[in-house]
Amino acid sequence: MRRALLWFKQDLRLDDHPALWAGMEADELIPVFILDPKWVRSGPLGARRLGVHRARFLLESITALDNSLRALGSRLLLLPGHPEDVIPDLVQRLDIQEVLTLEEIAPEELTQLAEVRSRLGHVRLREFQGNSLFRMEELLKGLEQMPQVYSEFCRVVEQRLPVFQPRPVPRSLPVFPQAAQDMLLPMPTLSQLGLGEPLSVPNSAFPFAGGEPAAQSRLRDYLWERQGVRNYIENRHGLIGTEYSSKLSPWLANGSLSPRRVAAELRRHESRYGRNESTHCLWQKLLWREFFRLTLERHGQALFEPGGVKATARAPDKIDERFQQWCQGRTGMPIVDANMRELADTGFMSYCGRQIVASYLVHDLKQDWRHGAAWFEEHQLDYDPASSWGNWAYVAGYASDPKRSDTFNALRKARDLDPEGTYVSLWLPELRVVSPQLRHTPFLLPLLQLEMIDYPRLSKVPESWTDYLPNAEEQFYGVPNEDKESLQAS
Ligand SMILES: Cc1cc2nc3c(=O)[nH]c(=O)nc-3n(C[C@H](O)[C@H](O)[C@H](O)COP(=O)(O)OP(=O)(O)OC[C@H]3O[C@@H](n4cnc5c(N)ncnc54)[C@H](O)[C@@H]3O)c2cc1C
Repeated sequence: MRRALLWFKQDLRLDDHPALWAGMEADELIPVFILDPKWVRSGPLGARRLGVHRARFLLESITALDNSLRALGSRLLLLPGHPEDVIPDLVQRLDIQEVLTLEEIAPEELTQLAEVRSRLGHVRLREFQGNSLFRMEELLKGLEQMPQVYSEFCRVVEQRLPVFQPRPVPRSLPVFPQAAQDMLLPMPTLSQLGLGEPLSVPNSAFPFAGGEPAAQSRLRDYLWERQGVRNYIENRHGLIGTEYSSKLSPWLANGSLSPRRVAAELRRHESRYGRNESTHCLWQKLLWREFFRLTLERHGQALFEPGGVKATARAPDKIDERFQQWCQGRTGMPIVDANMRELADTGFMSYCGRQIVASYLVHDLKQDWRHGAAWFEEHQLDYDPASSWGNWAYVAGYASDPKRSDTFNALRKARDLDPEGTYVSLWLPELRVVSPQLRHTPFLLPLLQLEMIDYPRLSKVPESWTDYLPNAEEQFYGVPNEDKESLQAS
């Protein structure tokens, strides 16, 4: 009799899961997930790995996985501890012959996997590719030969696109043995993890639940029912609501959704309704995710160093009180503060928002970009090491692309993306009393008024903002009557 352990990590699904299919050959299969206590402790850059929103999403995803396994006659064994201790211990106690799991690409996870493997001794640990679009053998070139510039990378992969044929969920599963049943533990609560409960925020751009059924439902909705994908280009610079982009990233990040399933469904949609610029653009976004995965695989730990993969670049490696103001959404620049408060309150932020706040931290406040990335790790529902650090390195100018450094003019972006100030007043209630003409530039208001609404004053207005400041008339009509005299006098 063959008994196998299926170790779930960032792959919390049954659909398109190669390690699960390998487990179908066993007589008995024990699906397991390990809750590592180090995730809720502070990391080397101060922030926790797992903040309250991501933890809520994770627990929902694990519960959904257990429900799906139950429906097929199995269970999810959820255990606390360090995998390098728990997995070898389980293997010994339950007399397991083989451990199956998906491959890892980030340095810490690779080290952990190597440690588990070495402690397993003669018991085999088999890894499968499963969280990328492409399998290594499907790429025309080896990892070292893959282009380091995104546009060239796209050209290479588009020369020979594989047909994505994700494997469906099996109809039944091998037996979950009694010995493992006896070890089942209840799901911990967020409070038991020391995280407290997240507030439910009605304005959230991501009001969705964790888990595979919710992921599949959003994919169906976005591609087939509401077909938001057909207008992706027109809407993608939005900041408010659920429909300005696919919102698939949190499920892709913890593996509740397979990228190959998304690609296969996108192809199916295109063959039924036709390809347009929007459907192609979503495909190219999936390629960004892939590009960053390959970048991480290639450069490993270098991506997490101050100079990123451009090891020679001189990067600021310090933070001061301005970093805390950025984290708390109290820099005095409304578009930055609104995005940072949205992130802290909901765990989500739009792509444009992320570019603006990251650029502001690095290029305007001159703070160490790695601390920004670590803050994102704690708070983002969709945190993924390759996509997060890869994008941060791009904005900071330490990515593999020799030319690119994404510097954004925060005031110009604010005016383009949020002309009426609707977004900033959604997340910064104190600015609702300020007239729309001045909502992006409250630093032009008299100090007294800023103190009354308890909004911080920006210490210095960058020169590059001059062209985007409100004109004299807008300024004049934007301030309340009682303050006009002081403005006229100054
Ligand atoms: C500083 C910074 C940090 C980021 N951190 C992350 C992160 O930790 N995890 C993450 O998934 N994305 C990250 N992104 C990329 C991007 O912001 C999100 O993927 C996107 O906003 C998620 O929303 P969506 O699913 O609606 O995306 P859509 O626009 O609908 O795109 C569809 C999918 O394509 C992928 N994708 C789109 N844009 C990018 C991109 N620039 N890089 C990589 N993949 C992309 C994602 O998987 C996304 O779900 C970051 C961007 C910046 C500027």
